[in-house]
Order: sequence, then C-alpha cells, then structure tokens
Amino acid sequence: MARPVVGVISNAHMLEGQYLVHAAGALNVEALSRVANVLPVIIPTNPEHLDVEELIDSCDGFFFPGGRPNVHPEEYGEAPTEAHGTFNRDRDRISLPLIRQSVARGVPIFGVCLGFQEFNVAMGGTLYPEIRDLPGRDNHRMPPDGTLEEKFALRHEVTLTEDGPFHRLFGSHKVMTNTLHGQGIKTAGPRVVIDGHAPDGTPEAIYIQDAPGFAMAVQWHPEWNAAGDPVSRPMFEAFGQACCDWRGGALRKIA
Ligand SMILES: N[C@@H](CCC(=O)NCCCC(=O)O)C(=O)O
Repeated sequence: MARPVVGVISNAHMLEGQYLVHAAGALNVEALSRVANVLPVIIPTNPEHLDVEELIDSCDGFFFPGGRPNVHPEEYGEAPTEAHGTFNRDRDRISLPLIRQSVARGVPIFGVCLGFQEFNVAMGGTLYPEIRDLPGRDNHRMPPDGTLEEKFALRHEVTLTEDGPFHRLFGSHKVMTNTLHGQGIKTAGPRVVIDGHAPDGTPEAIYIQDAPGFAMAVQWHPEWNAAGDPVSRPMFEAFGQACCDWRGGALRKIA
C-alpha cells in the first residue's frame, strides 16, 4: 500500500551564488521515510506556484523543519531589528497559513526548531530575537565549529509536564536533547500549550490545544539519530501513524 504523503517545507538556498533552489535537509527526509514511514515530498516555498488549500488537498501531513532564517517579526506585530537576523518571507507566507489551516482541518503537522517557532507565531504568539541575551538564559546556539556529531550532541535536559502528551509519548518526563537555535518563544499563542522546558526556562515542546489532529513541535532537532534516539524515534513514529490514520480517514488526536 502507498505510504502517506508528507509535504516537507523547504528552505531557500542560492546555489553557486546564482540559482535559487528550494531544499530540505537529508536528515529530515531520512527520518520521515525510515522512521515515520511516510513518503516525503519537498514543497518549494514559492507562493506564486502553490497555495495552502492545494497543498492540503495533496498531502496527508506536513513537516516544518529547521532553517537558518527567522520568522519576520511583523508576523507577530514587532518591527525588525538587527537582532532579528535574516528572514524568508516566502516561507512565512506558506508556513503560517498552512499551520493555521492544518490545525483547523485536523491535518497532522510536526514542527522542528524554526518550525516550532512558526507554530507559535501562526497561532498568535511572539518570539525573542536572541534568547542568550536574556538574563539567566543559556546559549542554545549551534557550536560554530566541530563535526556534525558535535553540533547535534545532546546538550541539555528538557522537563516535560507530568502525564502530558510528550511525557506519554517518551515514557519519561525528563529527556536529553540537542539544541541549535538563537530565538525562542516569548509569549505563547492562546492555544499553544508549552509542555516542556529547558533548565533555563526556555520553552522546548509545544502542542496545540484542542487541535483535532496531531499538532506537536519541538525546539530541538529530533531528525538527528531519529532511528536510534529514544526521544526522536517515538516522535517520528507517532507523526507517521497520525498521517497514516489521516490518509485512512480517521483523525488521531494525540494532545
Ligand atoms: N533561525 C531560528 C531557527 C533555528 C533553526 O532552525 N536551526 C536549524 C538550522 C539548521 C538548518 O540550517 O537546517 C533560530 O536560530 O532560532
């Protein structure tokens, strides 16, 4: 039987300084295919060529991966400053309405890092431009040098709400995660439930209250070692099962 089709939101890159390409990290594609057991299809984030309704009619779920840019602060009512870094307005224009519409319809969605931040903004929340500048907060950014193993190494604990959806998924309310981000949630959107925090208080795991389908996101990168990591594997497996159920016509409500 054909696997569920999952749209993977792409990032824009300039190849050889001239050619615009829309790409998704191979780790994401591998985790989706091998662990979630879905067919990953990379979505070009160019709003001229697709719209949200067409995407929803074509896919059984959506994956919102990490990426270097930040959500444009105008999307949460703030003016851009140097600290807000770089943006990808085309990704904003597709991701944010796609998250809202998927939540409304019950289409399974899974967000990672930038995708986690998009979930919050799409649902009415705001972001800090640079959490390491806040009093008492740690530096969650990717180490600038080193191997991929060093960059994606497990670096801090995340404490999850007792008996919340993430705790139930992982079978533990304390897990170890990697961390490769500069921004973080400032205020949660009205339906965004923060279900896990880093030791410095940074929100790390969210779900959308009363979403009719799977709608979960994490600030870390579960695509790293997705098959072997005891936290990554159940996340991708649960998302894959939700997409399979959606394809089969049954909503799977996790949260
Ligand atoms: N830009 C945001 C999001 C960080 C993020 O998604 N990092 C992953 C980058 C890896 C990649 O290029 O895919 C922030 O810094 O908070």
